[in-house]
Amino acid sequence: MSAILEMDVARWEREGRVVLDDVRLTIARGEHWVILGPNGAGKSSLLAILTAYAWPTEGVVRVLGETYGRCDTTAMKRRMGVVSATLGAWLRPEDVAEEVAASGLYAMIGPWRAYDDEDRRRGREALARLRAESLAGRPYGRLSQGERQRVLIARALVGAPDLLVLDEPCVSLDPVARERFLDDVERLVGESGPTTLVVTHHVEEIPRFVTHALVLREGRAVASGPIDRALTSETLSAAFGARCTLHRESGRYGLAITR
Ligand SMILES: Nc1ncnc2c1ncn2[C@@H]1O[C@H](COP(=O)(O)OP(=O)(O)OP(=O)(O)O)[C@@H](O)[C@H]1O
Repeated sequence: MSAILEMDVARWEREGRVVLDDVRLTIARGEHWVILGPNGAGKSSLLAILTAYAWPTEGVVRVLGETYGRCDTTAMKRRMGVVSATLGAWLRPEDVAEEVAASGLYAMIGPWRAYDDEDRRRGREALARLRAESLAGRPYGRLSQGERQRVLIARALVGAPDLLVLDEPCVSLDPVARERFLDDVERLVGESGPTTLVVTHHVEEIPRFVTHALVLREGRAVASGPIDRALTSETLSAAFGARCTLHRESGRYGLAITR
């Protein structure tokens, strides 16, 4: 299997602090990963490096066969679909849902030119795959959180990416909206099959198709590898610094914490 992603972050320092220390991640085509860890573990920092918004102080990042620092990262970003609250906050609230969805074709936040009819058609098509065509014509800024998440995933998938990155995708979703969102993600990943990387604090948000896990604590890997080995009560207890009991039922996870 060829590697979609190879990250070897020997060290990433910010303001004199080591934020990531010897974190390695190799994702082969066909694998789907979750990065899990408590607040401050380094998940967002790792994602910033992966999406070429930050550079490791020491290390190498290769995505889709290209080495960062020696390739056009804008072209790379077009091959990645990203869903994140940070990105959501940068979107222009006046753009209608199909325009926001279409902006994923260009890996841009908002247009550098006016959207044309073809962009809007592609955007509507992407919304339809999410069963969200009724959102077309509505300004993004007036949608509910659940509706926005669906527009964001349409945006992430519109360009048929090789890598789909879901950064805390269920944040601010109510329990029913979360389940609906995860159903959509499972169906779409099943249909079009991009390699997927989910970043979360919550085991309940891990979609059934995830095959591997990287568990982080304080910028270091606690465990990494096939999910049955890397995601256990022991590794989660070590990561969260509390006694955790992991449950699995019908492919989904739950966590009980004893204090
Ligand atoms: N630019 C920066 N300058 C200084 N410290 C930083 C910077 N970025 C991150 N850090 C620190 O690095 C650590 C890891 O932060 P990061 O945001 O990557 O963690 P996280 O796992 O995403 O946390 P959360 O789940 O709370 O979002 C934190 O202690 C944070 O304060």
